[in-house]
Amino acid sequence: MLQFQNFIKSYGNYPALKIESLQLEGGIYWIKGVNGSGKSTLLKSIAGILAFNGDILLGDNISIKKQPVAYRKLVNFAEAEPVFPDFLTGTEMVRLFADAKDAPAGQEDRYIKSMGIQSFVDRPVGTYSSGMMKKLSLLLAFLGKPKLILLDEPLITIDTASLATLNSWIRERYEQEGTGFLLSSHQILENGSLPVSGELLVEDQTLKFIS
Ligand SMILES: Nc1ncnc2c1ncn2[C@@H]1O[C@H](COP(=O)(O)OP(=O)(O)OP(=O)(O)O)[C@@H](O)[C@H]1O
Repeated sequence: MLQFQNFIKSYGNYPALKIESLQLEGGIYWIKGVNGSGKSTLLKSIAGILAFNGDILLGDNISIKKQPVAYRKLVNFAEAEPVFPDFLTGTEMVRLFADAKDAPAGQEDRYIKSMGIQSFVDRPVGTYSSGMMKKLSLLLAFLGKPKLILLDEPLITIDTASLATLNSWIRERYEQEGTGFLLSSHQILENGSLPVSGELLVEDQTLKFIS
């Protein structure tokens, strides 16, 4: 699903993350690591938001460096603390993302209903609480037909019912379409809530398999 080749991300002179060679098979993975270890750096690099040295390949060897547009259609990302332009409504954000990601018509409807987003989706996002913003950003990450969905701290700020809904979205996309997931979290995952393929640890400025 995902391959790193001589990956190095530095901030100025600080080498934040280095992954010489690593291959991840399709599946659902949890990314662990203490504060400041480099989880967000890793996810933002894979999402194509941060520049880095080396290469990342997805699916059938689609390179972020050589095929940047094709690559970005295949990866969706929800930030830990999403920020969107205050004046846009949730509906406008959905249209923007659905267009950019070539989403099938009406794909968002089911997600909007199941997460209870319909009650606020027509309001400007500047009026949203942090949980409402998080729900919108999670929905946006499910639009289109990505091969990989990256969710940075998906569990923070959403309520228990929404967490169960998010788990059902992840399970469905994985089981029905083979979509891969990388999820970062400081929380302990409830046993059996997701068919997790493995856990990865960001430590000592690199990424390791732990199970
Ligand atoms: N824009 C930046 N400029 C300089 N250093 C940065 C920048 N962003 C992150 N860092 C540094 O890179 C390291 C990794 O940060 P990152 O945000 O990826 O960690 P994290 O594991 O996601 O942390 P947390 O669990 O606290 O969210 C930290 O040492 C941080 O100080």
